[in-house]
Amino acid sequence: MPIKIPDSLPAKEILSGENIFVMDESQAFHQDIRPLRIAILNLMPTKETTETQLLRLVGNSPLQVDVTLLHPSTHTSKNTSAEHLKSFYKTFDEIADRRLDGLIITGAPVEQMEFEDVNYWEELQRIFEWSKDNVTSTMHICWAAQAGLYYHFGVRKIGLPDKCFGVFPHNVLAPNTKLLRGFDELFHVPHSRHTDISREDIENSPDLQILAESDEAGIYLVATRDGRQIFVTGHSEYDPFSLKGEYERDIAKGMEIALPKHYFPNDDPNRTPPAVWRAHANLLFSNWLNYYVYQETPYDIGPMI
Ligand SMILES: CC(=O)SCCNC(=O)CCNC(=O)[C@H](O)C(C)(C)COP(=O)(O)OP(=O)(O)OC[C@H]1O[C@@H](n2cnc3c(N)ncnc32)[C@H](O)[C@@H]1OP(=O)(O)O
Ligand SMILES: N[C@@H](CCO)C(=O)O
Repeated sequence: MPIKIPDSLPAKEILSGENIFVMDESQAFHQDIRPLRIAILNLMPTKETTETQLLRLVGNSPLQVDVTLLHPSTHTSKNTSAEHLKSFYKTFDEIADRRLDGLIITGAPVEQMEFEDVNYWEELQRIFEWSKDNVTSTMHICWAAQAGLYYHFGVRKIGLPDKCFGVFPHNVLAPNTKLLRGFDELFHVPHSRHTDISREDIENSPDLQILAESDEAGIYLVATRDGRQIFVTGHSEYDPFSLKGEYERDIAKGMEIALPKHYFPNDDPNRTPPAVWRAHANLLFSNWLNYYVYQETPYDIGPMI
């Protein structure tokens, strides 16, 4: 089933070219089913890239998904044009009186700041609080996972001596969990972060369960026992060349940055890195949309956005 997004969003042409099922608003109007109402709160500076990555995964689903893009109103974006935000994005205040079937909150390059120093922290806390009663399931990615675990459960963020950077093997810890249905016992995920979350704090929170982890990269997937909140510390949504782009960007800036681990063949940055995480990325998002959103959300959730 298709993903429904605005006709002129740049991601539409890219995804259509990849045979990701994208439907015009006009065509979707004639379908006699209720679309799932999903919002993506995009905190990334590279918003168009992230939109495309997440829509690619959300679009690989048998469900019709009505996507609303959100940006924080209390932050002026340097890297995304005001025109793009005006054309395709809403702010939280514009949708706060509605309910959502699902909410995805992205990462952000602010992990080395205190949460309280992030200029949209107050707005984000309001969104976290609102999501508890108004969203069926919220998926938090990378920095948003750290921020959500801190806000909701007081889980501390911990600085790493070296950036966790590469594509790492992961193990399933809770094989019967619906979120991990169809997962291989060993699967790969990219990570790109300077900080980690406190395992001790998570293990001391009775509401939280660690679902998957990596010997090298640490905890990957945490969920509340009711499935209403999912925390993903890695970047399953990344493109094959996202880590290469970050590596080359940091080299160009003269930063000391190690090669992403287990990524370039023979650790040769001139060789093409294979994407070995795509299947599990798709499974993660389709399991979430199916089992945690579609199967759980009420048919009548109130007026449309
Ligand atoms: C841990 C994770 O979640 S990983 C996810 C984050 N990863 C990425 O964003 C990867 C892509 N990003 C990038 O490559 C880089 O951030 C770039 C190239 C876009 C910009 O880099 P720089 O020029 O060094 O930094 P710049 O001064 O533009 O600020 C970068 C971003 O930091 C964030 N930021 C910086 N200071 C603050 C602050 N006080 N409060 C909130 N956000 C802040 C903003 O998102 C800002 O970009 P935006 O205004 O367009 O939203
Ligand atoms: N993924 C991020 C980590 C910093 O937050 C980057 O390298 O841009």
